[in-house]
Amino acid sequence: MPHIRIVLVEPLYEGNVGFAARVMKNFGFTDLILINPCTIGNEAKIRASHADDVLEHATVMTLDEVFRTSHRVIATTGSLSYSACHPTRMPFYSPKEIRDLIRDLDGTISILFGRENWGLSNEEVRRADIICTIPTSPLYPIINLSHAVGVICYELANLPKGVIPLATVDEMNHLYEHIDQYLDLVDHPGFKRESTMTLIRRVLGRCNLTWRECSTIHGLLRRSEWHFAPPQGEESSSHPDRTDPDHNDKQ
Ligand SMILES: C[S@@+](CC[C@H](N)C(=O)[O-])C[C@H]1O[C@@H](n2cnc3c(N)ncnc32)[C@H](O)[C@@H]1O
Repeated sequence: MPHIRIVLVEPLYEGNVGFAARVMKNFGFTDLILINPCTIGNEAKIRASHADDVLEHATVMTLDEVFRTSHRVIATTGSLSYSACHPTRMPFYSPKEIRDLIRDLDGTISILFGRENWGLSNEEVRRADIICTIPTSPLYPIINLSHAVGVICYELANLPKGVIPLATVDEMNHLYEHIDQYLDLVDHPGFKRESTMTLIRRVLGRCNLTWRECSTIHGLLRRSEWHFAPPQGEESSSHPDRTDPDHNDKQ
């Protein structure tokens, strides 16, 4: 079973934090992360009721720490974009679809929930691998923070034991850096770079790459790099990787 972390980004009201802790425990989740939270006092404790242990063990972290220590990060939002030209908030998946995407994974999955007044910023959503939205009525699509936590926890409860070892965050970040460098090499226009990298993150983020798959993509990129700029002193056609594309991946 993937390890699920519920991450509340700058929650404003301690009551919501208490209710979130309670509904987490209702569905068997205990790992609550708080980023720059409001003061957590008596009201949160009262709302958490018998989940005061979840509240007490909540960890305060920075968003960077959350990204560094997760295998995948899912951003939840009720504010979507429906245009493929704006990949920040699409494609998006329902909680049920998210369950199918992560059910076999072995790793830490952090699920981000935004502030009560303005949710998650575009930058926060852009950094996430996958976007999740809870289907709601267009008459009033935005759900209360702790209710949104409840819906997601209900859907992700009792996942089977995960068996697919995900690439680590460092491995994925290294791959994104490599792709970015490759785009430099092929003169990819700078003004398109941010949205292209977001698209790539969206595609690879939902592919659940293993470290082996990550390393194969590195190998392919290296092969293309040699095509554009053979390392100095190397005959490009004599480089081992040109005749054996799996050269770098052999165990
Ligand atoms: C009260 S909402 C934030 C409202 C904010 N005005 C906005 O438009 O994003 C607090 C958080 O609950 C979650 N949330 C609310 N409605 C949601 C929905 N329909 N699907 C997924 N998450 C939702 C998101 O994490 C959101 O950042």
